This record gives sequence, structure tokens and C-alpha cells, in this order.
Amino acid sequence: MSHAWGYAPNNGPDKWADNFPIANGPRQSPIDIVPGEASYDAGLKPLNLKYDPSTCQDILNNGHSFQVTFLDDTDNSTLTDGPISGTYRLKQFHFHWGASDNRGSEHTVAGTKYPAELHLVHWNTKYPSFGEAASQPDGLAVVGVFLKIGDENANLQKLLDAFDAIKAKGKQTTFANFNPATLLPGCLDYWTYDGSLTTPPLLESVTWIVCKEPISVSSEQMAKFRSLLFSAEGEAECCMVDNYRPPQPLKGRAVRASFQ
Ligand SMILES: NS(=O)(=O)c1ccc(C(=O)N2CCc3cc(O)c(O)cc3[C@H]2c2ccccc2)cc1
Ligand SMILES: [Zn+2]
Repeated sequence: MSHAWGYAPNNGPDKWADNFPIANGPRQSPIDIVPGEASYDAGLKPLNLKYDPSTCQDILNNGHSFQVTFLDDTDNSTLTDGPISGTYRLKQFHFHWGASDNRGSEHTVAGTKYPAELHLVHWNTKYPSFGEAASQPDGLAVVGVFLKIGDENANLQKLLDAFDAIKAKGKQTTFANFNPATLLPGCLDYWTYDGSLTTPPLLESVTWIVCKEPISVSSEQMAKFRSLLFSAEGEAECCMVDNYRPPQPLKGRAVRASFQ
């Protein structure tokens, strides 16, 4: 992205509409999910997530979050069923988190904020690439998982152990044989709605699939998230915290639940 968007007062979510007018569009994300207003849809299938750890490539600090990127030239790691039709390939996963445990998630549940939120990003293989899919209304499907303060999460720890190598913006290191399925909650009940990327370019191409059940993260592990930097080496250090967009207007959209 050419624009220097970020999460600071001068370039944060309230300023994004200046360069990305779609920020005020009809299907923006995230949203506040109000369980009592979601409609149970018996036609929604269970999520079918099949991930192959050998497609895991590397871990990167991209200056907005850290992401784990996957080889997406085969159907080895895919999302099928759930609210979508066809096959979506896993491209990457990343997180959003707060400066303290009382905030950090992008979606909220009846106003409740979680300390962090995981996004598993998939693209529709009816299009030739992620970039092409990203501009289509049915191009992307992102599975969101809330993180809740509790027991240490040993699977998450594998990611945190790589942080010393990616502390600054632009740092990347090999990260192999990680199975993202280990970051999923036991129960895959979900809410789903039509939305957008939550970062610029805010494209309205995402079918959101937000899991009802959170996974655990310890307070010490959250502190490790906050040791990453928005800034590059040689720049004034700026801790990577509060890299979340707040909930956006629902504008009449339906939120469906896969559970009663
Ligand atoms: N939070 S989210 O809505 O789940 C999300 C999903 C995908 C992406 C994503 O993979 N990319 C590609 C890397 C990238 C780098 C940037 O500096 C940036 O501003 C946005 C992205 C987005 C992106 C997606 C689609 C088209 C262009 C960029 C970002 C956020
Ligand atoms: Zn995200």
C-alpha cells in the first residue's frame, strides 16, 4: 500500500476515509455482534477447515501486525462448507490486539471487547489469485477467533518464540510446519455476515466467519505480543499495540448464526 496508514491519531481508523472512501461503505468490518439479533440459519453447514502444516512458509512483521504466510499454489490448506460455496485457500493468518487486556479485538460481542483476535485469511479459488479475489464480493473468507485471558496457550507460544527475529517492521523469518488448526477453538459454532477487510484498502470482499468460542492466552503471552514494534530498525521505537479497527455501522446487514 502506498499510503502511510496506521493506528496512530494522525493516520488511524478515523482518518482512513481520506484515502479510502470505501471506509464509509455499506459493508464495512468489523461489527459489534449482538447474539440476540443474529438469526439462526439451519442451512449453514459446519466449517470444514483442512490445513497442511507443510504449506507454512514464514512469519513476518508487516508494520501493522505479524502474519504467518502459507504456500497457496495448491489446495493443501483450505476452507470449504460453512456459509461459503466452493473452495477457499489459506493465504495467511495474523492478529489484532490492545495495549491492555481490556481491548484489542476488532469484532465485539454485545459490546464486549476481547484482548486479541486471530484472522485466518482465505481466498476463493474461482479467481486466479489472492489479489484478484480481494476485489470480488465473494473473493475472501476470513475466520475470526477471539483470544480470552486464561491459561497459557502452548500452540500460540510457538509463534511468540519467533518474535525476537521479527521485532521490527519488515523483519521476516522462516517458519515451518506450523498447523493453524491448533489455534482453533474446540467448538466451531460461528456467526457470519458480509463485510470487508478491516485494514486499508478496506475492500468489501470478505465473508466473515466469527467463532463464538474463544481460545485462551495468558496475560504474560499478551505482554509478548506488545513487545513487537510498528517501527522499523533505526526508527524511534513504537510498540505494536491497539492495531484494531473499532466496530462499523451494520447498515441493515443480517448476521446469521450456525447455532441455536
Ligand atoms: N484484517 S483482515 O481484514 O483480516 C485482512 C485480511 C487480509 C489482508 C492482506 O492479506 N493484505 C495483503 C497484505 C497487505 C498489506 C498492506 O500494507 C495493506 O495495507 C493491506 C494488505 C492486505 C490487502 C488485501 C487485499 C488487497 C490489498 C492488500 C489484510 C487484512
Ligand atoms: Zn485482521
